[in-house]
Amino acid sequence: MSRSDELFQQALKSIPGGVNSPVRAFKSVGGSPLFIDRADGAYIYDVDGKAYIDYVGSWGPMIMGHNHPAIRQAVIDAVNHGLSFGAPTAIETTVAEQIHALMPSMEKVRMVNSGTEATMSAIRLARGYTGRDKFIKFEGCYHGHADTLLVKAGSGALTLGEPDSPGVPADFARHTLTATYNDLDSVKTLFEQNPDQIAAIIVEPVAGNMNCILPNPGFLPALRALCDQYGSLLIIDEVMTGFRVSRGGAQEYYNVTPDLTTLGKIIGGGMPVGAFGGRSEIMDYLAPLGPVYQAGTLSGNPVAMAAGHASLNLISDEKVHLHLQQSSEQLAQGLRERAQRQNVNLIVNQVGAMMGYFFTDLPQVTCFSESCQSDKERFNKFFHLMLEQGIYLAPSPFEATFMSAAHGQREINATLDAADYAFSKL
Ligand SMILES: Cc1ncc(COP(=O)(O)O)c(C=O)c1O
Ligand SMILES: NCC(=O)CCC(=O)O
Repeated sequence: MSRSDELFQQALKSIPGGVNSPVRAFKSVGGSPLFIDRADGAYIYDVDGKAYIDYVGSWGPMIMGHNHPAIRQAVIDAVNHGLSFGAPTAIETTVAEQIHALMPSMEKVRMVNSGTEATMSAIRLARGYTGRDKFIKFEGCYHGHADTLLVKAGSGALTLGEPDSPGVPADFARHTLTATYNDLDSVKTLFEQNPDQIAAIIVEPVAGNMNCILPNPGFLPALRALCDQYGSLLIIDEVMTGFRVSRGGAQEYYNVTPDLTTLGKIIGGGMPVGAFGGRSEIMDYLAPLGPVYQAGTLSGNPVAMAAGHASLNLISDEKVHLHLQQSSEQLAQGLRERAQRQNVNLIVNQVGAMMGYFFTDLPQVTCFSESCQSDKERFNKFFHLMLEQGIYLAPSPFEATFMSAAHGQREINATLDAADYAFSKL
């Protein structure tokens, strides 16, 4: 029995499922999860001392690679000043300004502690501001685990076969309307059926929780136009895509301006941080200025802000994104070529430092139902063949794959060599 197995058996006795977030549990790929001892750059090291090239990156935040010296030092410096004050600090404004500079649509920003809090609060604000209750989300998109958003959700909910969770009263869920990703008609129909009732559309601008699905050209601008036509707000959920798809997020890459944006992951540099922001006029509807209540004991925590500030400083450098883009393209193309050589039907979707691979005979994957048609048995076999060779991929066919700035030629070559072998064994 490995040390990871031992620790997992022990954890199962005191933690539900042995994990503090379901996606970590290896439930869909089988086997038991690796317990991690430490991580550095492109590598994570398990408690049995084995090194892995990591494409999970703590589910997104570690875009600069693990344990980056500048982020680590910023945290240490902040800790030396005290852990939390529950009163304003200068760095909260600094980070808000930094976010605004990178994403100009975020005129004002409120800090929270997770992506879930960010989307939950953005929905409440959109409802309060418009005076409407309903909103539209897309099937297979995941926006965290707030009640009204756990409807036809992606990520772990989908992996475990529970996209509509028990515990969410039907009365709450009935205000959540679901449309099909990349299908504008499905969105138009909902607007026509619910005139003057829809507060907002919330969308993952690149869907990363039903594997990785890119928006069709014109899809996001058309959502913008529909929101304008019907007096609804457009909320772009950039928790995953923010500063990953490009320096200014997916909204910059696809040239679409939301009313509100939600962030998480990278803006915390590995610490628990989320944020939401947008047009001042809407954001000023929040307490203490406006009537919509939203709060948090640890929101804008100085240690977390220091990590986020350092993370955003690093990712602001255009050269970092150029490198990320090149290495991601190289990995995506390399996977396509090697799969083809081994007669494995594979689709790789990639944009910026985000990608996803599907074992499928379809010509393209553009929505939830197409993602569900991919071969899960093949995925699981591939996952374990890669893991055995020291490549740590997301343990579910419904998760995205993340590149970091610490992944260099050596890591990409090693990954492609491992994939070549894995494809030959499928
Ligand atoms: C697009 C998106 N929105 C929201 C969330 C929720 O963030 P968190 O897990 O930090 O609550 C996630 C991931 O978890 C996500 O990928
Ligand atoms: N794509 C999945 C996530 O980003 C969330 C991770 C988690 O819930 O632990």
